[in-house]
Amino acid sequence: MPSPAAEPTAAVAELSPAEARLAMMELANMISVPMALTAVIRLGVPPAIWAGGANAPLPAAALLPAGHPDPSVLERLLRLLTSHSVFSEHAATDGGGGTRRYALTAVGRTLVPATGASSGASYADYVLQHHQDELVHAWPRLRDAVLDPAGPEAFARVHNGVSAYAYYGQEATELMMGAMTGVSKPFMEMLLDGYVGGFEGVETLVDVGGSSCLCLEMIMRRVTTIKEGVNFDLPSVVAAAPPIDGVRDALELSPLYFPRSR
Ligand SMILES: C[S@@+](CC[C@H](N)C(=O)[O-])C[C@H]1O[C@@H](n2cnc3c(N)ncnc32)[C@H](O)[C@@H]1O
Repeated sequence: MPSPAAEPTAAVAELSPAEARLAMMELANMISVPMALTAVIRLGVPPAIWAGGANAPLPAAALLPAGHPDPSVLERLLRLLTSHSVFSEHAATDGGGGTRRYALTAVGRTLVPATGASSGASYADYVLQHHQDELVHAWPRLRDAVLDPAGPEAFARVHNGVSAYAYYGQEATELMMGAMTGVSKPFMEMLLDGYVGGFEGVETLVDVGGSSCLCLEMIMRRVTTIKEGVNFDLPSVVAAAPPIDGVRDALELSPLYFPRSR
């Protein structure tokens, strides 16, 4: 009799062999989605469609430089991402010869800066951060990291021993900060709406891995009883953090210390 420990910890979907093969094909091809996403961001597609809020469906040809010889490759990326709800596809109704046009969905709109009450940076930098060439080159070395767990992390194996965070902190700081701002700003807005009382009685707040210190700034602006904040991050990241309203230049005292100026 099987012991209770042999039970799976979560429900396992019952699939037919054909469904299982299809599921595995989808897993094997998954890389095409973030790579297509990265390509359309690098091509400037989301802001070109958004056009300040117009979001009018555009054909692939209109999203490429004038005179581009063949929009069919971009069209394939747009169709792939349409199947993942990033774009909506629209059939031409104005004699466009069957040309498909593409607009941003709610998911796609996260790739352009948000406006209105909940303003924020876009998620475009987050996508680019995760799929920058230097990081992509490291993924094939995962197997080596598994077989040699005491050795360097996968990233360091292809970058002369430099760790991923050391690289981000020194070579890709701006991208990393943009990526984190895009994610953290709306998240912190929601967190502060529900948790602001949780900071009651706090006088000094340490932001471990604070990056640009955006979260710390948002908390200190909302919770005015906090007297000082500390950005505990890598020295190169702290040095590159932008000046924060109402906060004295941290580097005057110590690279890691940010006193409130009032
Ligand atoms: C995921 S990011 C955090 C982003 C930030 N909290 C925000 O919401 O914008 C992780 C941060 O940890 C920092 N970090 C990595 N290793 C560190 C270390 N050894 N000591 C201090 N900070 C480190 C990185 O430089 C990076 O800024």
